[in-house]
Amino acid sequence: MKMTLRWFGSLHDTVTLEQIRQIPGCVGVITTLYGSKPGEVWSREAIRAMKEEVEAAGLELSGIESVNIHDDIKIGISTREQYIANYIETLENLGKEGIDLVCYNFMPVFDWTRSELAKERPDGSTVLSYDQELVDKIDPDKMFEEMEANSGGFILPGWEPDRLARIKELFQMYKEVDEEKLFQNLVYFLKAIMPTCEKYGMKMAIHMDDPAWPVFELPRIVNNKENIQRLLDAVPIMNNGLTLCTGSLGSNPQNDIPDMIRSFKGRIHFGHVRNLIHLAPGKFDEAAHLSSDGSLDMYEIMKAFYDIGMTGPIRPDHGRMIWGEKAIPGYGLNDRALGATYLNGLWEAIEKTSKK
Ligand SMILES: O=C(O)[C@@H](O)[C@@H](O)[C@H](O)[C@H](O)CO
Ligand SMILES: [Fe+2]
Repeated sequence: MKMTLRWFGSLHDTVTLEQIRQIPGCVGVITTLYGSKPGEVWSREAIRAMKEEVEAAGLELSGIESVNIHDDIKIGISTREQYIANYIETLENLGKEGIDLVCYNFMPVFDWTRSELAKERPDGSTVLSYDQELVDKIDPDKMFEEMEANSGGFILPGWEPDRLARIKELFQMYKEVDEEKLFQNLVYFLKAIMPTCEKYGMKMAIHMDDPAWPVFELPRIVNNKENIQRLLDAVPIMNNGLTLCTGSLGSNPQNDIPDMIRSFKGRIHFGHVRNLIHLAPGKFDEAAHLSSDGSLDMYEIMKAFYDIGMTGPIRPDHGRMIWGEKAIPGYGLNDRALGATYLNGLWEAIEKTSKK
């Protein structure tokens, strides 16, 4: 396991590489070419500049989160061919620059969804939260505005303003796309890119749907053990792998996360570890990483990662906003640093007791 932190680049992030390097045991960052649009080709020069900046700060560029997928690929219309060709070119350029991990998601229209971005907890910290009843009251067309209004002026990852322009049109286009069609479109995409991935040793790591059920009647297909296993079996090579996100899977209490980690051994290339509290069906608050602060057992989760011989990057996922920090919701320095330290502590204890 390699402990890493997500970083949004010096233009967008309040957190600096220098700060990240001072988190004990944090060896790298997971980043992206922020500002690039889904479907664009990433140039080698831009990739190299991003990598050099990270390395100059004494860190490793451990992977990309995300190279976003153009909606035409998810919808499966003929224009997908050009976007797939562009994606392949980006993968080649990343591979040539020595990057071998790409996180992505296959959620229609929206990336992760929350009803509140700064819900106050009893200790005064604020967290992201989800309440299906509140989301049901939101007009999907207005969802971008809702999120933007609550983001404290920051651009939210996955909620870049340019997606907004096509929202009405997109909802219309997804009318024809049910779960099966979305799944087939994902398999089509993966089969097309796999030869390039094999050539460069590129590990594709799909992020789980968040939350793990359909939102605004849009289909969701990466949300439980059965669906994920089906995806791994449909393209049964190592390069078709997962970003195992405990907070996304954990939104549904039916998901047994340690069991899933063990079952997907060999195919988990990247781990997102965070905790949440189940309040009612379809309702949860994000929490501190500490097991006792939420509903997930972080010891069992880290133990499962240890038992499968996880060598890839793990990062603390969304943190709470604490100590007056102002940052991208979920991505402040303070609580993610506490999270990294706690997860490193669990790992050390698991490692030492396992060797006895
Ligand atoms: O923190 C997360 O993991 C999520 O907030 C996503 O934005 C995630 O980065 C994407 O779904 C991956 O493509
Ligand atoms: Fe995640």
